[in-house]
Amino acid sequence: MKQPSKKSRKPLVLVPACNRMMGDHPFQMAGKKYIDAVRLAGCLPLIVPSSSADEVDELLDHAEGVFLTGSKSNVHASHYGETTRDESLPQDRVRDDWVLPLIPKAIARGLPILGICRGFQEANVALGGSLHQAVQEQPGLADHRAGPGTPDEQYAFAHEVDVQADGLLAGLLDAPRIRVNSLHGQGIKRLAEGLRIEAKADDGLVEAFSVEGARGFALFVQWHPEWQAASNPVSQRILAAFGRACMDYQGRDPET
Ligand SMILES: N[C@@H](CCC(=O)NCCCC(=O)O)C(=O)O
Repeated sequence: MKQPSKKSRKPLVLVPACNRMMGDHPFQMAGKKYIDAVRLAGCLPLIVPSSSADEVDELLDHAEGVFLTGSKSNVHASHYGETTRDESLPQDRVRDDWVLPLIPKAIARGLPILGICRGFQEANVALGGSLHQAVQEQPGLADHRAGPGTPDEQYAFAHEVDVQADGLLAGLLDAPRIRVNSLHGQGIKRLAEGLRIEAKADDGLVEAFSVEGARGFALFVQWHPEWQAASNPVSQRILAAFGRACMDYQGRDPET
């Protein structure tokens, strides 16, 4: 059977799975809202089960984009030279071990990459930055965690962020301040070198960054644009830009 040409199919976007126990058994999974967001971007989501650093290049060879989801799990503190302060909080060492090396490789290829919440934190760590393990305990910083409640309550707008002028995000939006939801206990402590701040909260916490001089689309946000994205103009613009970048990448000569 004739294989469809790359340009006649939707761009394939890798979505690294989270590793969670369900009862006594380990599962690998991704939240439906993230998968729906990749589809809304006009791309074909492919959930990737736990992989390994030595498989990353082969995985990226088959992809036209990478979408890093949020997760209740934290990036292990050893990846940024610290010890874990609260062992009771969930971790996902399996995801750490193959997604952290994937991020710089995807960026180096110019492969479009969009990271959300944990995905935002993973990218900062993967590129040499560090995290506050408990933002709410830092003097001068607010509590960015979602309280208890229904999903609609937890993912409701929680605060505004200042979109930094003349950046990638500013170019996508037509508002200098936007309302965002907030469901994170960790956050940027030291921003990795070579990253450009794209948005900041009023307490000064970095809420979005891009990669200076990146060959392709590379945007990472601390909030959740995937939440009810179809009815959120800011989310729609972010996802549309990511999708366009994946389509452009797909249409590029593989040698470029
Ligand atoms: N665990 C980190 C990252 C938080 C995060 O990704 N929250 C989203 C969880 C649920 C979802 O997938 O939407 C932190 O606490 O900072």
